[in-house]
Amino acid sequence: MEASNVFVRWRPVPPTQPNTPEINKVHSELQNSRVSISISLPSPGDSSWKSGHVFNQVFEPTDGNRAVFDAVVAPILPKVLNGDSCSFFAYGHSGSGKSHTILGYDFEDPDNFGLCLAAARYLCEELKGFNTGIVREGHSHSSMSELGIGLRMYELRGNAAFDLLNNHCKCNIRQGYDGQTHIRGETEVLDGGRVRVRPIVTKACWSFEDFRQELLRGLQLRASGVSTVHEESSRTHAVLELEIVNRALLDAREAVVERQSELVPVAKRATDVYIEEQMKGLVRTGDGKFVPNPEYQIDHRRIDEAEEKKAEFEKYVSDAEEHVHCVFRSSGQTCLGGKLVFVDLAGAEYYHGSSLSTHGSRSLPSPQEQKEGRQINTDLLALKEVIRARASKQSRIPYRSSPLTMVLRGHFEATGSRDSYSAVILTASPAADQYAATANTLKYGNLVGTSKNR
Ligand SMILES: Nc1ncnc2c1ncn2[C@@H]1O[C@H](COP(=O)(O)OP(=O)(O)OP(=O)(O)O)[C@@H](O)[C@H]1O
Repeated sequence: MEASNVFVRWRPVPPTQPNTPEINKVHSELQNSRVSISISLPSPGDSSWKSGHVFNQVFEPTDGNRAVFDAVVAPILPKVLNGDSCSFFAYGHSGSGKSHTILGYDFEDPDNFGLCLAAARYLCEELKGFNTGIVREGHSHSSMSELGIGLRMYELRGNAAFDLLNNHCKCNIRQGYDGQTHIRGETEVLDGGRVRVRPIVTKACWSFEDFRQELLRGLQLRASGVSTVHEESSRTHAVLELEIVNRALLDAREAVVERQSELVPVAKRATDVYIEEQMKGLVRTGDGKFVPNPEYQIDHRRIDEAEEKKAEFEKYVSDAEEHVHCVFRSSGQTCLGGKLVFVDLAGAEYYHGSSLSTHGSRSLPSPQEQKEGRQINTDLLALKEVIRARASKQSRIPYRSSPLTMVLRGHFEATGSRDSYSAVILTASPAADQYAATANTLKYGNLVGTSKNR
């Protein structure tokens, strides 16, 4: 059976707190390619805890972002170039290094890039090679076939997503008829009654520089969207999706959105005509009952015409959807549609009554914060269950338990012959005053890494 992938990254003690006492942490030898961790407080007799043999690898405080990328993400990128979907989650308490790991704070020095930027750099180099091949083989529409990275960035708060590449626009999370989850952005009412519901924005990046600029723009929006960044950023899940795309695929998807917008007024008219005819075909009697109107013959031809028009427009939508599949089939590039997802998870809420756990001086959470905290806990438990259910190959995967797992379903579920991979990176602080939070993080990772049937 496949085990869940869980890595641990110890951050260094902040240079501003050089004399902070540290947690005792011991890592075992490899057992079934996994290590266990024991932690205890520096003063003897105080709390201690030991995990199972569940962690793939442990990174020391001296290991930089490059070491984490080389060991955790780089070996998986060939899968993305094979069209697979790979997800990486960073989980840890506030200040433990989630953003440092996923996004990074240095956007110039490749050794310090966060995992997302380092992965984009690698993919852009590889795609350059593919694109040279496309031009050399003389594809008639090489500008439509040129491969790049489509970037989507959003934050999840409660039941909604907020688009970081589209002005922090609030988006709804809905399950479609196809069972897939869709994140729907702005609803635009256009001329002729057309209603366009755009999906979350995908920014096409045709070079690494494009990607870096879009990422920075999205991050700025995240930072400026809140007043106390540190508190806020740990209360939302930030999701970054990188998909290998070409112009033909983006245009084909755009056409689906347009055809759907054209269907709206035609479908509405079919419903209106039907209701109108049914109403005309009834009269109200003196005692308030509705009975067939002997003076009106329902115009079935009118209803049928409206239905036929609706069927015609539904066909345009299904043709447009089919064209998307056709772009994949005819591209000849297995990497097209390959996805890489990075999630900076919100830290679990673990306030209990008056116990403030690691936040020390922080005041008790407001009712709104408590509500958000409960949602975050639900999301994190649901994510753990999904990862475990997938690792133990259960027939029913509980995706619908939370908005987070609904949103990530498409990335977990492989389509056709495609495959998926996921890993959790636990970020932890060795500072003794963070012991409760660190133990909480490692316990979560221990649960994720312990498959039920193992
Ligand atoms: N492994 C590390 N090496 C060096 N510095 C680190 C490391 N991890 C974190 N830091 C530094 O600690 C500070 C806080 O880290 P970071 O912002 O990544 O925390 P976080 O877990 O994302 O917090 P929050 O959930 O509150 O957003 C940053 O200045 C970051 O550069």
